[in-house]
Amino acid sequence: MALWLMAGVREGLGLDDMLDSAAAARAEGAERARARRLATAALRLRGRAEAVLTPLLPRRPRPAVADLLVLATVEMLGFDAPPHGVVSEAVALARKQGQKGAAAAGMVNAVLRRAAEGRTAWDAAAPRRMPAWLRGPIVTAWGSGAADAIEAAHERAAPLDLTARKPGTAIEGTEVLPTGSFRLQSGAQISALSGFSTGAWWVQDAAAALPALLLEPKAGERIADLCAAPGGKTLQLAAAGAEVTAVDISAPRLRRLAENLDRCRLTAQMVTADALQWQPDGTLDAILLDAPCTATGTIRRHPELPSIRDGSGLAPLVELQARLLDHAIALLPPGGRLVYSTCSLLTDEGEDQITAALARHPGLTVEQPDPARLGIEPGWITPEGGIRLRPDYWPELGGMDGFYMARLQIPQRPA
Ligand SMILES: C[S@@+](CC[C@H](N)C(=O)[O-])C[C@H]1O[C@@H](n2cnc3c(N)ncnc32)[C@H](O)[C@@H]1O
Repeated sequence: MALWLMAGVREGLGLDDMLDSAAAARAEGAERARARRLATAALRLRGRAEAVLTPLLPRRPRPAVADLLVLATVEMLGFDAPPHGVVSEAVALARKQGQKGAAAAGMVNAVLRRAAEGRTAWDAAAPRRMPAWLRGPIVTAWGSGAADAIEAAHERAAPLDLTARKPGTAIEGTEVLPTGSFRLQSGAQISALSGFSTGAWWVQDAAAALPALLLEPKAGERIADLCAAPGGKTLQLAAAGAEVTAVDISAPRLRRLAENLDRCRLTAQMVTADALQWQPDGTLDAILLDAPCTATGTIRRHPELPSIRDGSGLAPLVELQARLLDHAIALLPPGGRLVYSTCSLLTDEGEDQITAALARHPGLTVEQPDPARLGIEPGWITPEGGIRLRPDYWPELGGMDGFYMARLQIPQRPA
């Protein structure tokens, strides 16, 4: 099944979409989980596996055979699986790939036996490079050292972070992060953790939990979450006692939000709508706009992303984000506050959006974040007053997703 996932990625499909498909539903849950674990590791560590394999290959193998070699090498050198079993399984899988696969079985056997000895090349290899459309802007923004550090962070599996419904309540078996999120280092079965059935917490990367903290929701406030599903931030706003309207264009994604609210015994009004067309019933106090983006900050969790995107989706997203920002600003009364966020590593979708919005809207201001209140490093605050988070931050704690956020204040009307 891991091979099937890797073949799908070659065709441009995302791992989650494939794993949610009817074809994957026929497999047992444990088989799906193992396939996901293997395929994500193979995509993360492909650069190292290829550094081991390339000198051993007489010619470039067919893509399906190349995937098989990479998977087996990652199992042997990334997971320290005993080579004998891995090689036999890979040879059997090659034989199942029709005539051409059967013809390659001998080569797979010979190459993998040698690859098992390739620890030195594996350890010496550089992490997989991001594609030029992503690495280029990152180097321009923060330098090549930052791009290298981000690539190194992309090789490591993301830990599991939880947000507690009641901030400050302890969650068994976790460590508390400086921002107040809870972190589990080893992969655990989520539904088996204590507090799952009572909705005491939900899964949310520590970086993804910060935009709602930055907004500072208060009990009784009327807050719109304009791109809300699947709802981690809606849950935070509702848990703070705000009267939340969760708007999203996708009905299936809003159904997931409804399930999450239900499990956590929280409430929000849900609206399936294009946020650009949506109007509130009355006056809002605040808006959270977690805009659709390239999601390049989540490559640790979605290592297929650099392979299935080519950067061509960026320009329409940047235009949509600007229109959503303008609409959100127009929906708020004087003094209202707006948090804009994206899980992107590209400044086009973060810092530059806010700089451009400030130029378009005279009087609009960015409210300076308080690092002590948020548990963030002062150095993460950007010149225009936003917060830049990167996967290479908190290396000793296990990293975080890439994110950008800024809190804007709508100007008071002149008297
Ligand atoms: C980054 S995700 C939001 C994640 C969410 N805030 C959370 O914390 O779980 C972006 C969301 O924007 C929604 N979306 C995209 N275009 C939209 C639009 N024009 N109006 C409303 N929602 C939109 C997508 O369906 C997607 O659920």
